[in-house]
Amino acid sequence: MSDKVVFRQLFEKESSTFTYILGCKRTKQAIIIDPVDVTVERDAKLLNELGLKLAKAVNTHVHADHVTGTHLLRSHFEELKTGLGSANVAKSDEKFEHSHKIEVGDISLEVRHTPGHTNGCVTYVDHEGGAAFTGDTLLIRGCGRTDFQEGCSKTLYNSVQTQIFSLPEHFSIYPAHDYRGNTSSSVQEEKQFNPRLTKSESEFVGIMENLGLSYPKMIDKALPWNLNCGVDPS
Ligand SMILES: N[C@@H](CCC(=O)N[C@@H](CSS)C(=O)NCC(=O)O)C(=O)O
Ligand SMILES: [Fe+2]
Repeated sequence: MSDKVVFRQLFEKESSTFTYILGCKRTKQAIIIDPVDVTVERDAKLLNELGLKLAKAVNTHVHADHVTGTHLLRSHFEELKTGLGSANVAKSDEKFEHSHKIEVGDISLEVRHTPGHTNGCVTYVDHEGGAAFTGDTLLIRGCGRTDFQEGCSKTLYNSVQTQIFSLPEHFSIYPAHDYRGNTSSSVQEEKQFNPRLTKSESEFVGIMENLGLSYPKMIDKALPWNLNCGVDPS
């Protein structure tokens, strides 16, 4: 990570979700990626302790397993703007096109559309810090499932190969979840060891058709709330 940036990786244990904070040391403005509703108080307290003011709260996609904390964070940081990839129909202050640069102080994140897990998935790339926040598109030694939310395994395969594996090999990979105790990886490691994405496209499609995962416990609440920026739609 660049020495201009304060970086924190946080974990929410019920959904095994990682939330990331990137703060600009010069302007004290910050961006949060994939906050969870139940850990908003923790995140706001940490931001305040670090002397950071949240300018943007963004998601990598419309999550199916937890309610986003983007809306709740507004009560702590009134001026913050929420953000999401432009292929999503969900409510959001900002919708990012492919190649858009999110600028917060000295932090710059390139938005790369990486559909496949959902149609609206994006990866946020910090070129200066050498890091990619891949959401559920690429997990450590795994990847997001493709059996709901307009998921498509061929599309995911293409997104990873063209938008993530094309990054420099030393770039760190920071996913939205890990279920096995890992915290980060690198482009080089995943190109070499990912048991799904090292396969041919047709083998990959076969693997994804046979994952046999049950639906996330919170899907029936999470989807409608997250389509409404984390607010109860009823
Ligand atoms: N058991 C969890 C849900 C686990 C799950 O389905 N994870 C998703 C990411 S959240 S949409 C996934 O893509 N997993 C891929 C994999 O290979 O594990 C719950 O009930 O919440
Ligand atoms: Fe997901």
